[in-house]
Amino acid sequence: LTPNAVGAGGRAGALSPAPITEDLQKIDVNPPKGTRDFPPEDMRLRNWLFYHFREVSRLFGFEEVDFPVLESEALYIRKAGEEIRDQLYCFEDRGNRRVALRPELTPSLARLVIQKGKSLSLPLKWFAVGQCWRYERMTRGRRREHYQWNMDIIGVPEVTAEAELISSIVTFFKRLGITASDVGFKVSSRKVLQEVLRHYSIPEALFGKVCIIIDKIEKIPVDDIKSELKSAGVSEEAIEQLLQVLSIKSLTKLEEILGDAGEAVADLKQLFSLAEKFGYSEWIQFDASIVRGLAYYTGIVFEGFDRGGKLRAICGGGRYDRLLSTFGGDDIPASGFGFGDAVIVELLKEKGLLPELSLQVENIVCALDPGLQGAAATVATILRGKGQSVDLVLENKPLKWVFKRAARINANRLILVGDSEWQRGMVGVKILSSGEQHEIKLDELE
Ligand SMILES: OCc1cccc(Br)n1
Repeated sequence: LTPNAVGAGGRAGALSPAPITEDLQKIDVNPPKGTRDFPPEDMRLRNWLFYHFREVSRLFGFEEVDFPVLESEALYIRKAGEEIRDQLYCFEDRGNRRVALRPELTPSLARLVIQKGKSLSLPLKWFAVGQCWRYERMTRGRRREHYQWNMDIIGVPEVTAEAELISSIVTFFKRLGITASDVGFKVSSRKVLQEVLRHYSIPEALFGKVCIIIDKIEKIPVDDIKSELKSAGVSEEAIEQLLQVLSIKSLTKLEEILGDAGEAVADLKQLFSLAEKFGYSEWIQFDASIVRGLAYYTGIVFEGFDRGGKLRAICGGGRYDRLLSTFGGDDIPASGFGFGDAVIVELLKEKGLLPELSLQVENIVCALDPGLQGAAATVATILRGKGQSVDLVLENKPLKWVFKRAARINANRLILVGDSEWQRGMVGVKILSSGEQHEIKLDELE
């Protein structure tokens, strides 16, 4: 490329790479604002966390799926005023298509289910672990990306799906040493809101928007909630009733208000009964104020919270029976959750539950002189062929350096390839924990 050349798009700008200038100035070696690098020690923790995500998914019989990080912006354009829309990391690509970095995984899952259509046999139990993005003004210094573990059950209308999903998260917490004293789940149903709105003949079309406004109940003053509801077209009487219902924390009280004929109370009663059978009753509590911030939920909603009250929601999910039809597909009942990789790490740190994860290599192999580098490569290959990890010393280094590196990588054994031993088909082995050393025939090495 000649100096000051520009990318294929002609003029330099958002759609084309910046021009290459003569003086290659020092680049910023930090990752873009709001994003993270994962150097080895952080990557070990991430892999450990994802291992448990995947192990729990396997225990529950779920299959892994994945989708592009880049999706059509249309997947996320919902009119309910969600934060996720306001923070969409979207742009126009060189083909003038409106695209976005996915802010969540559920719409991609819905898209794939519709795409696969009748070839799929229901129910589907799919999980994914994927990076999700938002473009938030860095004023709050919050992250712009995180990894989410999602589990979704497609094709089960019963509350057994939500009970199973919550059980999977409880299983995950228990594997990490987190107990019901550390975290809980606030559970409700959007059918509670639906029944109140219907009672006041509030149009169904307002349902999503009302939910998004009410989801802010802990974040903005109640007067702002009231004025937003009023501007959305909800009557003052309905607003008062809504706020009264949202303060209910007991199913019995809810039944007194709504009666026992509606689906909301029936669903919640079934969920709490199933929770007992799954053995996680102590983990869940009814809280009518839980609505979650995504417009497409239609039934049970839940969120994991830390009982210390210091952290943001750990995870959240619920039933979304009509998401597929908003994409033009047939409606298939569905339920799922998202679990981010950041808040859980803050919780583990706070509880002293972060695992000790260090690099572990079984062998370090070193030639005792440059002429034996090939022999050392042969030894390394034999060990690797037997499934043993080997750090092969690739340069002519003094033994002091080799021992230091062996300690840093936590090697169990030092294999020394020396001339006299090699001539006799042997290598030297030093067990680094005990210091014990011996010679061994190459073909007996394992
Ligand atoms: O939890 C909402 C969300 C979505 C995408 C990226 C990040 Br960070 N957070």
